[in-house]
Amino acid sequence: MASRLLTPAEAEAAIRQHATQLPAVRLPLTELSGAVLRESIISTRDQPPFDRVTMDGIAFSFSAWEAGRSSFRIAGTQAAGVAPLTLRESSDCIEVMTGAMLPIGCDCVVPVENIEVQDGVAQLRDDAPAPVREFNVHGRGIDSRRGDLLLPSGCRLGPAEVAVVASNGQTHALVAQAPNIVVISTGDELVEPGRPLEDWQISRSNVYGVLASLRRHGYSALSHDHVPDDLPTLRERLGSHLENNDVLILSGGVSMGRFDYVPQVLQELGVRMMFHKVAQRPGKPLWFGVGRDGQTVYALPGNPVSTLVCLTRYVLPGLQASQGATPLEVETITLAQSYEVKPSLAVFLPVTLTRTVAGLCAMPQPTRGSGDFTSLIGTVGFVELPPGPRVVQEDASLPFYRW
Ligand SMILES: Nc1nc2c(c(=O)[nH]1)N[C@H]1C(S)=C(S)[C@@H](COP(=O)(O)OP(=O)(O)OC[C@H]3O[C@@H](n4cnc5c(N)ncnc54)[C@H](O)[C@@H]3O)O[C@H]1N2
Ligand code: MOO
Ligand SMILES: [Mg+2]
Repeated sequence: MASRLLTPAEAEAAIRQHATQLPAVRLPLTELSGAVLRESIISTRDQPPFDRVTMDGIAFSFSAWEAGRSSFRIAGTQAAGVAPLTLRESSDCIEVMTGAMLPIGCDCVVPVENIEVQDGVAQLRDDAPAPVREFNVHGRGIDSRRGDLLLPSGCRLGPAEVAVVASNGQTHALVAQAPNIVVISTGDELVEPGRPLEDWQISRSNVYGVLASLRRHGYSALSHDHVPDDLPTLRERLGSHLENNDVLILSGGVSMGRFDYVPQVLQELGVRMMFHKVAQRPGKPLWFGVGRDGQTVYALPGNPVSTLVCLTRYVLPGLQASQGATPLEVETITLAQSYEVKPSLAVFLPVTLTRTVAGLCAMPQPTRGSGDFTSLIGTVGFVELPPGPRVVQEDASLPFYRW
């Protein structure tokens, strides 16, 4: 009996559930970009750790100004990176630099633009804004306190997060190990780009598109291979790739053709199938499984649009799940014009971005089928349309996946 196909959401959930967790490793600050944190980062200090001067100028006691004083003798210079001076007289001020610790006894900073200095005395300009207490001071601990959770486990480390780890005084952080990924094309019609082609052959393009996406998303432990549609060769080569990699991404050989051997060979090699086929166009024959030693295996349909769509919709989230990343909110976008969905399958529709009165919207760029990858040129990704038949109206808000 034919069972109901999974929806894209169900397929994604199955991948997230079964994608094997990669081990954690301690990496230095310079290698953290794009990694997924596998420990919580707890603040070791208040942030800022001291009352930090935010303008180059003079610091003085606000109560002296409040009592009517507008000129101050400059009693010293407080640079950044040195212990604080102490203001001895309320009629004095201390010249201060941005990033310096606020001198003891001062609670107010006026920038140099708002003073005039003559004979060692700083006079506040008449046209300057009136100072207030804590003026131009970034107070100790107002951003975060010692003991606060700065970054939770599962957080992706972008530039701001890496800077936060460094500011916490850490040289390393515990993150998910980068997966070793092999991208494998299958098919007797495929020839390495640059080699001579017979009329019935085509260049092996999918692998290079997949590698470009993986690099764009921060994966660098990558290799690739090509295997012909031959059972013994497939068994031998896929067996060896399973031994040497955490993740296998295959393209082609997963549909109904006589030479579509990939699902059969993977199962012979002990890769447990989690699902085969998803109610979607393109990419219906998508196959996903988990190897004996936890290798995650994504066998993508070979048609080039299907390969890139399935990579983006399923493999990228699966890789993030393997790293232990907290799932991201899916972006949504409004369609710039209505679109008719004919099949009773979810449809992934490539789009460009266009500005309309409603803001930035997605302009449909339908392909002439899943073999037509030249129509993808210039697209930014695709939207996911619900199964038809139906007309999706132009103001519909839709899940949006970027390449
Ligand atoms: N009788 C049926 N036939 C097909 C069905 C079906 O349900 N019943 N599904 C169709 C769908 S949908 C897709 S998608 C494809 C999937 O095919 P495979 O995953 O088996 O891939 P291949 O047969 O090996 O190749 C399909 C197509 O893609 C080209 N290709 C493959 N690899 C590459 C590559 N690395 N670079 C460039 N192009 C590649 C290949 O030459 C074929 O033209 O099956 C449909 N058939
Ligand atoms: O669904 Mo297939 O991916 O159209 O060619
Ligand atoms: Mg096929």
